[in-house]
Amino acid sequence: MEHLNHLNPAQRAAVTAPIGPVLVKAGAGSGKTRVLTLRIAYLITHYGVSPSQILAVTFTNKAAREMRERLRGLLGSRIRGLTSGTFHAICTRILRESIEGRLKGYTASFSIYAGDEQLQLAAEALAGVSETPPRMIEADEVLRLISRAKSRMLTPRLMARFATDPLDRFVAACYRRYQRALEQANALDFDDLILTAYRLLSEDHDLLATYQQRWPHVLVDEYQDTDPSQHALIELLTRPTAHRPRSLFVVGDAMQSIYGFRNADHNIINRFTVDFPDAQVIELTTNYRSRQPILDAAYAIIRHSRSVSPMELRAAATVAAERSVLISEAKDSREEAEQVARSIAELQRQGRRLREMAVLYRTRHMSRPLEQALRHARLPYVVRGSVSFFDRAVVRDAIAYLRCIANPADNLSLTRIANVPARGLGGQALATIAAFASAQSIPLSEALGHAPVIPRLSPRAVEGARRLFALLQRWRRLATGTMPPDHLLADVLEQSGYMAALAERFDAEELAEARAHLQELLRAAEEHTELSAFLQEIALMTNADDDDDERDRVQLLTIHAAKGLEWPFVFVVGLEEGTLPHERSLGDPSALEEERRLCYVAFTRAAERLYLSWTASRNRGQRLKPSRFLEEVLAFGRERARQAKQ
Ligand SMILES: Nc1ncnc2c1ncn2[C@@H]1O[C@H](COP(=O)(O)OP(=O)(O)OP(=O)(O)O)[C@@H](O)[C@H]1O
Ligand SMILES: [Mg+2]
Repeated sequence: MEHLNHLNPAQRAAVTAPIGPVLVKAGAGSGKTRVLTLRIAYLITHYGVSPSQILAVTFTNKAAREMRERLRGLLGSRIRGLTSGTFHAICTRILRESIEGRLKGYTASFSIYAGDEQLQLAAEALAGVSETPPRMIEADEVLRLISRAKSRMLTPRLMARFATDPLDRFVAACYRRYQRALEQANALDFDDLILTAYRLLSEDHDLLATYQQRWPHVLVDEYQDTDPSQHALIELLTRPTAHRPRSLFVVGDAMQSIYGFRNADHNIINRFTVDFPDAQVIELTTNYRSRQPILDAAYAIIRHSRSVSPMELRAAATVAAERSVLISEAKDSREEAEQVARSIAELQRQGRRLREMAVLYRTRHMSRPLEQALRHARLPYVVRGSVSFFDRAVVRDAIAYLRCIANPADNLSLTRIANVPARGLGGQALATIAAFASAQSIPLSEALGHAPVIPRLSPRAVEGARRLFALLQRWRRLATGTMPPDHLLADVLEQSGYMAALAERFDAEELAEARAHLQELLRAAEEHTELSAFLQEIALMTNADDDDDERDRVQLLTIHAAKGLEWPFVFVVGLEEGTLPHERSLGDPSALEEERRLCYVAFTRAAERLYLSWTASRNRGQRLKPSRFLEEVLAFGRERARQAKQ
């Protein structure tokens, strides 16, 4: 394989390692993702593995697409059949193929609940439990604790049994109700996708064997951000047999573990050699992304880490590298943003493209002053991972209609669209129907058909329910027939009266925008032949996946969303105590460690130049101090200068 010539010896050793458990452990920008991609090519060309026998797990769907693009560049059509995607996407696929008949109440067209839907179920569970909470607790915290229990693979029963304090016991009771509501809706939340796939596979030996045969070779990028349930799933899928060794290739950097708040556990990567004693571990130390001063700034921060033993990184590039790290101070966040805009304009004047520049910040709302300054300077930009396409109200309405069709048990989706457009099924009427449904233990959509016999419903509500019921019946027939999803969606938008009612809800400009969004959704639907496949794919889209376009614009994004990416010019704004590190982390050593790693991720995105800035005044009034991370960079610089003199 001629591509191997472009690799350094350690990278080549990784790509060509004998089949078995392999861990590539290396700092940012050292070529981990590149090595993983070439390993796939090597499996195919050298070991003669068929692409369809390879499973590659990435952190975002976008990363999966990029990997396929690279492979297509290397191997052309010889990569046909390769499976790549996020943990969630892969588990969804396994579940679509196997959940029916194995998990009571579930069909292949189950719904995936996320965000608001989960929160609503958690709130209902919280309101519904008979136990009293040991302290004030809100639905979002309940949800967080349920999610944590799930990532540790605890069922409600196990959570209750292992509860060490009254709060855990209380949350376990909420968890039980929450889970029952999901079951009744033929729905799974994000954590369930992993957990349920794991359960089905571990309980059914033949099923497991089927997938082990399908994907004998498994590769995982960004392994430092896996949680225990994902690790367990990988272990299970790659379990060796009498005739086959474990073929598992993972790459990661414990220093870049930044999803602890989503239950990722960076110790998993450190334990790799304990879990797999025959593992080969390969370290890469040359950085091909950044100039040396940028790596020094990153090292200045991680050398103080207590969670991870830091490795110093060496830049492959030996170009003159003055002015690679610039630090500036502003009097407030507005001035800081103006400075950023000025630097960007200057780079543009020097002939650099806008898409070579990214501005990174700790929390989402920090994009506002930046957007204002960029607008003012007439510099085109895009905020990545902001209100994503699929979060727009009209798109969510349309999807809710489709979900009601695919999954008759999906009560939440039906509740969303029951009275959109208005058909007499407002809050009161719907509550009456819901009460009937739960008394009869039938889904809401079935209860609609019984409207004439439900007491206390107005004639208008009865008529509305009857019509909606008939429409849903008709669409379900069309969907199970041969009608493709895009035609079905067009029919839904017309026949439901949704399109007509849009004109009443919006002014001209909003209306044009709403129509454009629905058009876009129709286009997305065109790519599928089956409704439930389409729905599950869009449920798995994550924020980091939006906006794939290559237009020449400055990129604005959170540090979390920047993981794995690189730009020639990176601005990290808001290096203040209370901003980065975030104020919530200040009293908590392990949270502070995660902030430190986050800062490391931010710095190491830059190739040519890193701009760091801070301001004493961000939220009016309260004075801020420069971040300890900035102080550490300065201190390291002074040390180096002193050493150079001696
Ligand atoms: N041997 C090499 N020669 C030249 N360029 C390389 C080499 N290896 C990697 N690169 C380049 O270095 C950059 C960083 O590589 P890559 O993104 O694979 O690193 P990574 O370790 O995955 O980084 P991160 O930790 O940020 O995910 C990329 O632009 C890649 O093309
Ligand atoms: Mg990478």
